Amino acid sequence: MAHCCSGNERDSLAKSVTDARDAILAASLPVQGTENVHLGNALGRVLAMDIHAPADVPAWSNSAMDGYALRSMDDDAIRRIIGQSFAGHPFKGRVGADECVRIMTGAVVPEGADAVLVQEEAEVHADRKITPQTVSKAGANIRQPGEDLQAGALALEAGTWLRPAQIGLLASLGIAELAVYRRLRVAFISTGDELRPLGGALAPGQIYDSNRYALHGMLERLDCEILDLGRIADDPESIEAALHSAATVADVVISTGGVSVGDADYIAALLGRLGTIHFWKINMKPGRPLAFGQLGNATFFGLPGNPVSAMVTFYQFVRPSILKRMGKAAPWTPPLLQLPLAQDLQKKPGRTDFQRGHLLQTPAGLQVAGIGQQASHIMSGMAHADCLIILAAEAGHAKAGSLVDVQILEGLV
Ligand SMILES: Nc1nc2c(c(=O)[nH]1)N[C@H]1C(S)=C(S)[C@@H](COP(=O)(O)OP(=O)(O)OC[C@H]3O[C@@H](n4cnc5c(N)ncnc54)[C@H](O)[C@@H]3O)O[C@H]1N2
Ligand code: MOO
Repeated sequence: MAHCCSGNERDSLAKSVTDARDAILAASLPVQGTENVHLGNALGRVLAMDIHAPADVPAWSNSAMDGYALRSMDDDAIRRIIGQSFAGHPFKGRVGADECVRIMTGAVVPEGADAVLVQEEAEVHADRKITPQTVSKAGANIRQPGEDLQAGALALEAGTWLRPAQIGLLASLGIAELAVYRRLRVAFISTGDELRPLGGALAPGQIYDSNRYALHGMLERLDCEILDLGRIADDPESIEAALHSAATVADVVISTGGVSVGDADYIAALLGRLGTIHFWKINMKPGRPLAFGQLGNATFFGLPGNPVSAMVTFYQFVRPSILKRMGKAAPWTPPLLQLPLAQDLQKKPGRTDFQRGHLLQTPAGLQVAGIGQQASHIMSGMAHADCLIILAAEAGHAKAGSLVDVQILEGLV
């Protein structure tokens, strides 16, 4: 059956990007198993419990600056220095009238004091006295107990993906062990007679199995337990055996290649026979052929073989599905920015386009431009891109200056 119409990008059998993502997310159920891990090993995991602050943070009122702890009611009177309070070494006495305590940032504010005068505003005399150059208000330069979190307050909710800031917050609460969802087991295979391992020479028609490394990298970023089941030849029996063993060990099975309509493309037919095929075409470019379905207990994604298509479809569909299955709370898709185009972009109406782009810092503000060639085998474009420019299915060429949707590929965390 002809599935696409030459000269026309539309394909009546293809799902829209939004419908496909909605269907994939609806079928992606969070894992149930949890385990206890030490905080030092929790980066990238998803919290399986609410975390409440066991005590006020900060626990004591402490100084935000290096200076002198004093009573605000004594205005600009000369103060006698009666002691010192260093971080970890509090002053034990009490600050009285016309007295002060030398204090360092983070040190406990001594009893009796209600303000800290920064040292730049103090004239220091040889007889251990200071003259304030300003009058301090009550509370000045003091960090109050519970200002960050009060004892019992919800610090992080179950479903939080633990990145460095969350790890830092949990450490500030003194939490050493915590319950996280178990890691998702993701198996993948590359299919294709032309694929060769790295290192050896290539015979005519052969290529290196680059998808395997890109896929491995994308899965590693999601902290999955990765099961690399190798390169499988374009032979239905070998692919069937590989899919079968993958589905018995993994929560998610991913293949690349062999998903289109060629005579050596077996994935969609095999999925239909071995499991359930939900759909296998999406109205997008790159990445039209993408088989999604169920293989035993595993969710199955048959990604297209073209390397850019495999990465773009992973980011649009597999990553959101994995994040949801890992137990992460919504959102599962990155935010969309609207940015002005720096140059015209070519596009045929019919499919949602995910063009590789780069961000430009201009005097007029942030703009975005396409990266050269946009064909789905041009990996250098993907490697130089820092964002995807998303153009709606029905849209044609996009003019410089028009606003376009942009997904940033790299994040700080
Ligand atoms: N008659 C039609 N032909 C094609 C259609 C179509 O609708 N009708 N769709 C095209 C589109 S769009 C794509 S995308 C590809 C997807 O094809 P497959 O998923 O079946 O992938 P293959 O044919 O196996 O390979 C495509 C391409 O990618 C290279 N490849 C495959 N695996 C790897 C790997 N692991 N590492 C690096 N490169 C890989 C392969 O050598 C091919 O060049 O189908 C179009 N055809
Ligand atoms: O969708 Mo294919 O990925 O255009 O080459």
